[in-house]
Amino acid sequence: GSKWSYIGPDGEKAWPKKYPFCGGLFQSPIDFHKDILQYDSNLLPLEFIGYNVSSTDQFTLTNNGHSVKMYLSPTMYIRNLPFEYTASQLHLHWGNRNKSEGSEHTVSGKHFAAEMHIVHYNSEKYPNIAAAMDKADGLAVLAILLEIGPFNPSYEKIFRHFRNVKYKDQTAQVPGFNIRELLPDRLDEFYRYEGSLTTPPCYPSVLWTVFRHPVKISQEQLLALETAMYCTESDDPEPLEMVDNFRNVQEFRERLVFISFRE
Ligand SMILES: NS(=O)(=O)c1c(F)c(F)c(S(=O)(=O)CCO)c(N[C@H]2CCCc3ccccc32)c1F
Ligand SMILES: [Zn+2]
Repeated sequence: GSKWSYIGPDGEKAWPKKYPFCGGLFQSPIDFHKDILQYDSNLLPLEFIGYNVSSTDQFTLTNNGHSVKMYLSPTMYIRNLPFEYTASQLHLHWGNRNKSEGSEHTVSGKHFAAEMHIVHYNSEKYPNIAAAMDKADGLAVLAILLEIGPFNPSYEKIFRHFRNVKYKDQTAQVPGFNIRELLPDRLDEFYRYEGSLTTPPCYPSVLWTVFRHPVKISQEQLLALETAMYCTESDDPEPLEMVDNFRNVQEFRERLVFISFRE
């Protein structure tokens, strides 16, 4: 990615200088607290088509210097949104080994340990994500909150490759599996709001679906996520740990978050 980071002079306070949308409206992430939540009985659970990818197929996992991201298959898409949205990639946000509070969205001011995002683009209206990513109805991102619990064999299908993407621009091949296994059981309970990319260029182009129920991964899996990767290339004399790669919550005024569940 271009010159921005989560720490130091190119950190999030400086983003609007190079990326004006980052200082604009509809910014994500946000805190979910009761006086901005409104129950909406019309919110339908998402349908996941093509998420069960054969193990003879492969996903490319890569370290892009900001996050670890896995490209998904263009045969994967979601329905029950205003349009059909095709999967593009998934990536994660996390904290550090001394403070496992690296989720982007918070609930009543509380961070979760980490957060996974599955990025989709509106394939009914746009030919690819590059055309979609700066359009108001261009993207749909699913967010799964991660917390500590038992070892999670499904997440391990990705995490076991972290040692091969330690440095920026390294890649690894992940055998296909059912990406539905990475989602919580209750797909019918979620937060829904219109927001933005949480990284530059921060386009206000994202319809967010944040699942209410967190998914559990083990302490050891979380530590691997927090300690495996670097933002720098393998030959960089000053390696920078990839930690705390989450944006702080943004002001959310005169807007509502719609919830599919009653408190
Ligand atoms: N939190 S977030 O807003 O979901 C989010 C990230 F946090 C994140 F790091 C990325 S990135 O890894 O691409 C590095 C920075 O662009 C993305 N990429 C999206 C939007 C930007 C362009 C693009 C092009 C192809 C596929 C995905 C994307 C992102 F959407
Ligand atoms: Zn993200």
